[in-house]
Amino acid sequence: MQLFVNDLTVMDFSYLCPERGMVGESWIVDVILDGGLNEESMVLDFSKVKKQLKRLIDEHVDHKLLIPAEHPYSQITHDSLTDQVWVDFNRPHGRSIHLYCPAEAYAFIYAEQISMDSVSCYLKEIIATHLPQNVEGLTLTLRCEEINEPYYHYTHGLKKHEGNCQRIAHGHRSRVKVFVDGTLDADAQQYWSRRWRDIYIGTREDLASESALHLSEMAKEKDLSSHCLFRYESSQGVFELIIAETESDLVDTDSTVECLAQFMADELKSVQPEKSFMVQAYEGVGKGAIASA
Ligand SMILES: Nc1nc2c(c(=O)[nH]1)N=C([C@H](O)[C@H](O)COP(=O)(O)OP(=O)(O)OP(=O)(O)O)CN2
Repeated sequence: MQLFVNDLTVMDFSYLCPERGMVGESWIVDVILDGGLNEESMVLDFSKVKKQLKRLIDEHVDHKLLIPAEHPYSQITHDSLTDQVWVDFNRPHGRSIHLYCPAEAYAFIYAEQISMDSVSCYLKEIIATHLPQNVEGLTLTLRCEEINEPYYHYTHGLKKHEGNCQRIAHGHRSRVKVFVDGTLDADAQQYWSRRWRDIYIGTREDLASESALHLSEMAKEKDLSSHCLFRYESSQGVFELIIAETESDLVDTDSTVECLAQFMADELKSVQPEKSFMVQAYEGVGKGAIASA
């Protein structure tokens, strides 16, 4: 017998990619369980599938930065005294990425690349150990939302958030709609989709100097003059990130979706003050904010 639950959850996370850098993603999870019936004549109660499997997925991927631990660019150094972890991702041509964050901010995937296959294998191994005996098989399907309009992939951190959104590198794949004088405007949408393709959106007040950061030995050897250095401390610990300027954008506010929608509307208005702008910015799948200028 097979039991299925579609749209079990959406995983909002970021990952390190040798070519694209830091990529924000939103993957939808569908699940199929194979097994015999239990004493309730069920493969597994839907409420348990929804709560327990969603909890495991949230704990191990959602709002984390996924590291391809077997890629030659990845260097991982754990400080067991503080439970902080340095990650160096040694991309060439001045595009190295360096982090110093609490261990729980990462998921280490033992693969050369982060892909739907490698993440699905990682999650299946974790979930399999939590299933009752009558459940013999598990299929996880990870997929992107189908989007027929412009979108972008961004990574950010919300230092004031009480939950896991405070992690400095988690992200989303988000559609954007822009109305200029009340009409949907393809050019304006394309502009944001290009500007924020695989971007890190940082808050200007979190910029820090090299001397304020816990630089890894690898980062100390680099010329970081064309990188943005971010640092903040929040309830989960110290978060630091170093990423190329060309792969970052700065805002003067927090990077909540409300602030990002307003930022986009204001930027457009500053170029064409005679027009009115309405921006509907998504944060991942099915939610977001609307701002006008
Ligand atoms: N009003 C806002 N609320 C939240 C914002 C925001 O910008 N404006 N942002 C976040 C985080 O960035 C977070 O990444 C949003 O993720 P989400 O998956 O929706 O949050 P949850 O984990 O609570 O939801 P699940 O569906 O359980 O994954 C948070 N809030």
